[in-house]
Amino acid sequence: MILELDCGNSFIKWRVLDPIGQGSILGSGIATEADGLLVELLSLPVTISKCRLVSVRSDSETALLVGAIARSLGVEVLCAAASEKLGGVTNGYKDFQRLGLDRWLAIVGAYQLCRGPCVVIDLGTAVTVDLIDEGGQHLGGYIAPGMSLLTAQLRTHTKRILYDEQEAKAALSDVAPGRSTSEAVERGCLKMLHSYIESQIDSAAHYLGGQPEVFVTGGDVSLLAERRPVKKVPDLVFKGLAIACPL
Ligand SMILES: Nc1ncnc2c1ncn2[C@@H]1O[C@H](COP(=O)(O)OP(=O)(O)OP(=O)(O)O)[C@@H](O)[C@H]1O
Ligand SMILES: CC(C)(CO)[C@@H](O)C(=O)NCCC(=O)O
Ligand SMILES: [K+]
Repeated sequence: MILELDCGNSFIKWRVLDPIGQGSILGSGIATEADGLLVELLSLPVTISKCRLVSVRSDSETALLVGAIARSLGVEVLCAAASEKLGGVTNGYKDFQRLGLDRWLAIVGAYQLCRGPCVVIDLGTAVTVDLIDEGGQHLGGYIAPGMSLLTAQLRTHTKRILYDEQEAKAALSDVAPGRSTSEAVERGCLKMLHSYIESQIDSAAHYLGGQPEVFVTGGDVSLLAERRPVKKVPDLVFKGLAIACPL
C-alpha cells in the first residue's frame, strides 16, 4: 500500500492508497504532530510498502518527520522537490525553488485535470491563488492569510475580542450583521475572504483571457460561497504529488 502525506503548516494530511486497480483509498486522516501521526499509521490494518511526501515545513522539521516515518514503518520516503517543469506546467517564479511545494503540486494536479487556463485556490493556513495559462505557463500567484489567521490576529491584538471555538463555528452559519462579538468577527473575516476570492477570480479572467477553470482545495474549502461554478478538489495536492513522485 502507498502512504501519501501533505505536511502543511498547521496539519499533516495523510492517506493510504491501494496501488492496484483504481487506487482506492483505504484510510486517511489529519494529524498535528509526528507522534500522533505515527500512532495512527502503526494501528492501520494494512502494510505500507511505499511512501511519498510533500512538506512546506522547515528542512529540519521535514527531515525529522521523514526519518521517523522511515524508521517506524520501515519504508523509503520519497519527497517532492522543486522543479522548473512538471506535468506540462512551467513554474512562473523568478526563483522556482521559492514557490511553495504544496502550491506547485496543486498547480500540476489542476493542469492535469483541465489542460487549459485555470486558477488554483488553496484555502489553508494561508489562502493561495495561482494562475496557469492554456499552455501550462504558471503566471505566478498570491499569498494571503487564511480564515484562522485572520480571526486569530484580531483576537491577539485586542483585549475584548474573546470567544471560543464553538461560538466561532456557530457564528459561521450565516453572514447577517453580527449581533455578538463572535458573529461580528467571524462573519467580517468570512466576508473579507469571499470578496477576496471573487476579486481574484475576476482578475484571473483578465490575466488569462476568457473564463478559466477555477479549482479550489484546502481544509477551509467549506467556507467558500457558491457564487459561481468552481471545481472543489480536496486532493489536488495529492494529485500533483503522484505526478512528482511516481512509484
Ligand atoms: N478535520 C479538520 N481538522 C483541522 N482543521 C480542519 C479540519 N477540516 C477543516 N479544517 C480547516 O482547515 C484549515 C487548515 O487547512 P489545511 O489543512 O489546508 O492547512 P495547512 O495545509 O496546514 O495549511 P497550509 O498548507 O496553508 O500551510 C484550518 O484552518 C481549519 O479551519
Ligand atoms: C504559502 C504557503 C505557506 C501555503 O501553504 C506555502 O506554500 C509556502 O510556505 N510557500 C513558500 C513561499 C512561496 O510560495 O512563495
Ligand atoms: K495546504
